[in-house]
Amino acid sequence: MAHIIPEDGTLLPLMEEFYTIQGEGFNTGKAAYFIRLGGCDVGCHWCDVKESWDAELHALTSADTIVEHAALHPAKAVVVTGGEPLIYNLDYLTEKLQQNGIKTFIETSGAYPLSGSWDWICLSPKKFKAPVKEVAKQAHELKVIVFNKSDFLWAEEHAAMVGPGCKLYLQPEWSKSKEMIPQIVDYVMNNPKWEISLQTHKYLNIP
Ligand SMILES: C[S@@+](CC[C@H](N)C(=O)[O-])C[C@H]1O[C@@H](n2cnc3c(N)ncnc32)[C@H](O)[C@@H]1O
Ligand SMILES: Nc1nc2[nH]cc(C(=O)O)c2c(=O)[nH]1
Ligand code: SF4
Ligand SMILES: [Mg+2]
Repeated sequence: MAHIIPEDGTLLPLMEEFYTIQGEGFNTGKAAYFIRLGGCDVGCHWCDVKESWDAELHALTSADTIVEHAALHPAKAVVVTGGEPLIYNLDYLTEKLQQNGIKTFIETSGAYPLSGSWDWICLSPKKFKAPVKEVAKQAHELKVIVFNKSDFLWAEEHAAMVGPGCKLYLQPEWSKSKEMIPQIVDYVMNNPKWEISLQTHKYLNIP
């Protein structure tokens, strides 16, 4: 039987939850509780969590339970990721997290309209399903994955869509790191509004 997911956001398809160190982007190095929601139809061929794509494989879990689990950990920060978390209405989850004194961070492709109340929005736009303009305007951080040369132009097109204070990152696609890192280094030296983001958790062998 297919999941029937209530629109009020009280039940969400939870793939996994884990306490770790944010490995990427502006908040790299900071402890956070990760909530990974199942379901994504963006279809990045290099996605490093393809097991997340089919929401049906991930049990519907009460948002209250997720908040209880998050509150048990010393770092009062949650990263909501996926899958594509903005497929779901995240208003209820984020309101409860913030009521419990927990900061709310999201990792999103921006392919769906924004819901939820966020302390930090990391937008990682994808060619396979472009982001909605509203998410770009609200983003605190733009993190573009560089798989080939054409991604530098894609990065600049999205840098033009974000707000003035938004941090700009180029992150090598993991399997193409060896080839793309020298080009990213060169690009950032020539275009210093950009910074490099690496998937440091993969080097640290942590989740
Ligand atoms: C798995 S995605 C989930 C959240 C959301 N669907 C998104 O793409 O932003 C989490 C982050 O990992 C990045 N990512 C996924 N696969 C990657 C890979 N092979 N190399 C580098 N970054 C990757 C995404 O761009 C995103 O910033
Ligand atoms: N440590 C760690 N940091 C991360 N930052 C973003 C991640 C994600 O998959 O969304 C991620 C992840 O999977 N692990
Ligand atoms: S949008 Fe995110 S979760 Fe979906 S396929 Fe792309 S990287 Fe994977
Ligand atoms: Mg990851």
